Amino acid sequence: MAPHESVVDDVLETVAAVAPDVRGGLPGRRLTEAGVENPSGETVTAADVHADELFFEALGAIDGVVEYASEEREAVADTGDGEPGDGRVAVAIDPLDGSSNLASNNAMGTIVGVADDSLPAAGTELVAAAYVLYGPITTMTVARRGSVTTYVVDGGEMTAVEEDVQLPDEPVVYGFGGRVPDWPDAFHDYAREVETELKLRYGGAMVGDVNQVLSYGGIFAYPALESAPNGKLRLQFEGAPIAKIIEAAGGASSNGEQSLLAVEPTELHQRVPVHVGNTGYVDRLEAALAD
Ligand SMILES: O=P(O)(O)OC[C@H]1O[C@](O)(COP(=O)(O)O)[C@@H](O)[C@@H]1O
Ligand SMILES: [Mg+2]
Ligand SMILES: [Mg+2]
Repeated sequence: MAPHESVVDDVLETVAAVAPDVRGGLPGRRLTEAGVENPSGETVTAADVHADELFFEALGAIDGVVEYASEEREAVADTGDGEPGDGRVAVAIDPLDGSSNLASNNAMGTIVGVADDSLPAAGTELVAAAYVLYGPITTMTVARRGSVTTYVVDGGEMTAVEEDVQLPDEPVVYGFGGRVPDWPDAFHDYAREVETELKLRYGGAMVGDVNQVLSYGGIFAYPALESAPNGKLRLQFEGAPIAKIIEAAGGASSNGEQSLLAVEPTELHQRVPVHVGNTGYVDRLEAALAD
């Protein structure tokens, strides 16, 4: 067994154990913390801060977790002795993904990447990735050792309900972020084709939208925009861990040119265009953008 496996077990079990407290902390934290912005320049809700504090305290206390970075924190926090590697890991987390959905009571999630290299780390350095979906049921989808397992999280305990999860061969849904007038022409034309083939499912939280793609097959994208050439989503906290999961489930990911796992990390909060889903749709996306 690779030296990091028992630490990965501890990280995943801890994320599951904290999930009920994140969910329990949502009611009443629907206010936006006045004047608080995250390193990406986005307004932070009290729920974002609460989730980040819960995960930092719980994950930072794990023996073997030596770095913690989150979407809500400027810099990587050292949480143990030594560098990642040789059984020690770094955790990159989006504590509450889709937090703008709190006001409208729609699905949200938590996204976690576990690397055995210092952060920011390339997606190829991820030894595990997971997302928690706070939906009607709290579920946790985990990629490790090349396969994907979905768990129900009840009372903080993980119960496996589906193993070796694979994207369905017949895609059904698509969801594209950003505003249509802000899409570059090549993406706009691609989207016009896709919308004649698949059903629109866009809920405003990446975890919920990606889980629809994993469940039904299709494609999710938050593409490069005219106003934001690197898109909106962050490589460390959203793009790479989600790509790890979708690729382990037999799908593909792309920043428009290459797998998100191959994108060179340049800084902790770097944004990246994100496209994930069935390989055929990702291949067509890359061909459309290459023209
Ligand atoms: O509101 P938009 O522009 O559709 O963006 C939705 C995207 O923004 C996000 O909410 C950003 O994530 P955070 O809420 O963690 O900042 C994604 O979950 C989602 O895919
Ligand atoms: Mg997010
Ligand atoms: Mg977030």
